[in-house]
Amino acid sequence: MRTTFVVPDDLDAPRRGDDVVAPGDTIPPHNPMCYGCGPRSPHGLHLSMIAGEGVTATGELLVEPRFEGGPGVIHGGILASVFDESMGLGLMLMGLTAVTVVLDIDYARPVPIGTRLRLDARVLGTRRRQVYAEATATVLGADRAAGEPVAGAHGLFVIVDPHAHFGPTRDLGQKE
Ligand SMILES: CCCCCCCC(=O)SCCNC(=O)CCNC(=O)[C@H](O)C(C)(C)COP(=O)(O)OP(=O)(O)OC[C@H]1O[C@@H](n2cnc3c(N)ncnc32)[C@H](O)[C@@H]1OP(=O)(O)O
Repeated sequence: MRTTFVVPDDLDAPRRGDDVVAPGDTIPPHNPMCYGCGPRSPHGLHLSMIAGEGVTATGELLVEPRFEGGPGVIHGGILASVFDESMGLGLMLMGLTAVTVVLDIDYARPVPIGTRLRLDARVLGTRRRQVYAEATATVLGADRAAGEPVAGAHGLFVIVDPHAHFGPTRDLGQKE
């Protein structure tokens, strides 16, 4: 993947939280109405990620017709949302809440509607409140073999106190 995003070389190693789901288990959505991962979001992506070893996560996404941008291919903003959410869910394995401050996407290849993507997200490390993560999207063949990555992402997240951060806006959220 090509990128101008700079990952510092002095990051602290990411630490998995003590009270988080085991490898192989689904990472719970952080908000049932979230556009990315919420199962009750009416028009959302309904993305689900499985915890891997360490601070890693994997998932799959079928590129549905409703995700179309240019004729026959996924919209770049949808793919950015997919990466944002897949990295965000992955870093929940650290047992903390963090929000995106920088999102960098490498759209390496067009992604046709009907493609099934495999997503791999990984936290690279931390620096004070900053959490650096990366993710890739790979096309899954009919035999479920993964091909070359078609897109990649880097994200910089900042750890927040969820009560303080979402407190002022919580009542604006959609009701289930
Ligand atoms: C809940 C789980 C969700 C998971 C998936 C979905 C993720 C999302 O899409 S979140 C939605 C989009 N993101 C947002 O709305 C965030 C909006 N931004 C904010 O609210 C604020 O910038 C906030 C709270 C993150 C940080 O503000 P504040 O608490 O004042 O901290 P601040 O001192 O500015 O920054 C903290 C650190 O991050 C760094 N930082 C903040 N923004 C940036 C940036 N854009 N680039 C680089 N570094 C940054 C600062 O330099 C600082 O670093 P250091 O610790 O070295 O001093």
